[in-house]
Amino acid sequence: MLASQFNMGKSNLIFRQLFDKDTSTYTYILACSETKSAVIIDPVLECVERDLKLIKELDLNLLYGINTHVHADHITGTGKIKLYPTCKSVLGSKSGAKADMFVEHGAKLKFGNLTMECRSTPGHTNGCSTYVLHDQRVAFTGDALLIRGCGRTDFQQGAKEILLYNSVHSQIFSLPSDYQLYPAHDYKGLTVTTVNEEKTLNPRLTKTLEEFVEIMNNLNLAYPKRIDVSVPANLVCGLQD
Ligand SMILES: N[C@@H](CCC(=O)N[C@@H](CSS)C(=O)NCC(=O)O)C(=O)O
Ligand SMILES: [Fe+2]
Repeated sequence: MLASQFNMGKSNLIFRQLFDKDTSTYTYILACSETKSAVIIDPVLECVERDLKLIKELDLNLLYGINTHVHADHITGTGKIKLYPTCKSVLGSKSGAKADMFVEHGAKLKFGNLTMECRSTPGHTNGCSTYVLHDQRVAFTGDALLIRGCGRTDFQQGAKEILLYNSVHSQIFSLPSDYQLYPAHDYKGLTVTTVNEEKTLNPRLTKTLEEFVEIMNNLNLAYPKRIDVSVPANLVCGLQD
């Protein structure tokens, strides 16, 4: 990823997109190039050594280990990463899980000269959050919005499809159309999209709410293979006794 892809070379964002092929999970390392203050988004337990090695090589100072939500398919790496001095784990305030810090809708997380806005985007889970860097015109959507898809809505009771549809339309599709969007997973080898692409091409979220509900109720996805170990572990930040 070239820095010039963010704000045409004016960016002071160091950006790395990392992939765990076992769970098709993207982890992101973001840092301020001026101060070296950094965050990691959605680390995977099995990849923590790789991530920490890169953080060390780039001479970054890790401040936050952020989970976009309580993941169902893998154990988060934040429990292990927060043993790194200075790093606090972060979760959306409605997650119902443990973390060092909880962020509300509208909260701003600062690292060095960079600011990231937290937007609450529930529906896939109650605590799902999307993180937006306006200066760099980029957002990290977790599982709320996937490239040409979205997170499943069958993990919890109730009309979660309506919640997810409204979250995406009000909090992600309302961003300027050129903003780049990075999801927490991709199952087809894609890496990035834009607000405009998803507003015009997303096969689920371009539909009416009624059609969306129908689509989501007929996905017939198998439950994630590791859900029974992942959710209990992630409720305690990936740290188990
Ligand atoms: N096969 C995978 C799990 C696949 C899955 O359910 N992915 C989730 C995101 S991880 S909680 C999802 O929301 N998918 C939506 C979709 O349309 O694919 C496994 O066994 O781990
Ligand atoms: Fe998820």
